[in-house]
Amino acid sequence: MSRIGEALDVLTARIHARRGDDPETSYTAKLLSQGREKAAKKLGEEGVEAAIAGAKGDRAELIAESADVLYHLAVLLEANGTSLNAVAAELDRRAGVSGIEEKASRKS
Ligand SMILES: N=c1c2ncn([C@@H]3O[C@H](COP(=O)(O)OP(=O)(O)OP(=O)(O)O)[C@@H](O)[C@H]3O)c2ncn1[C@@H]1O[C@H](COP(=O)(O)O)[C@@H](O)[C@H]1O
Repeated sequence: MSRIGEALDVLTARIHARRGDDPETSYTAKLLSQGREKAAKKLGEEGVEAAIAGAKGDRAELIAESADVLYHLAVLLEANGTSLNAVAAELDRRAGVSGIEEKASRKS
C-alpha cells in the first residue's frame, strides 16, 4: 500500500475505535460526542487555515494544516457513518474518467 494509503488507513481505524470512548481522554471521542455539526465546523475552520497557509506560500504550515484537514474530514465522515474508504472508492471511480467528463456527468 502507498504511504498515504497506509497513514489514512491507520487514522480511519483509530477514529472509528475512539467512538464511545471517554471524551476526557480522547479528543476524537469528545468531537464525536458533540455531533456532526461540531465536526463540520472544525473541518471548515481547518480548511480555511490550510487555504491561508497555501496562499501565503508557507509550506510547513500548509503541511500541518493539511494534516488537520484530513483528520477532521475523517472525523466528520465517521460522524456520518462512513469513512475515507468510501472517498477512496469515489476517487478510484473518477480516475477512470476525465475531468471534463466528470463535470458533464454532474450536469446531467
Ligand atoms: N490527527 C489527529 C489530530 N489532528 C488534530 N487534532 C486535534 O485537533 C484539535 C484542534 O485544535 P483546536 O485548537 O482547533 O481545537 P480545540 O480548541 O482544542 O478544540 P475545540 O474546543 O475547538 O473543539 C487539537 O486538540 C488537536 O490535538 C488531532 N487529534 C487526533 N488526531 C489523531 O487521532 C488519534 C486519536 O486521538 P485521540 O482521540 O485524542 O486519542 C491520534 O492518535 C491522531 O492520530
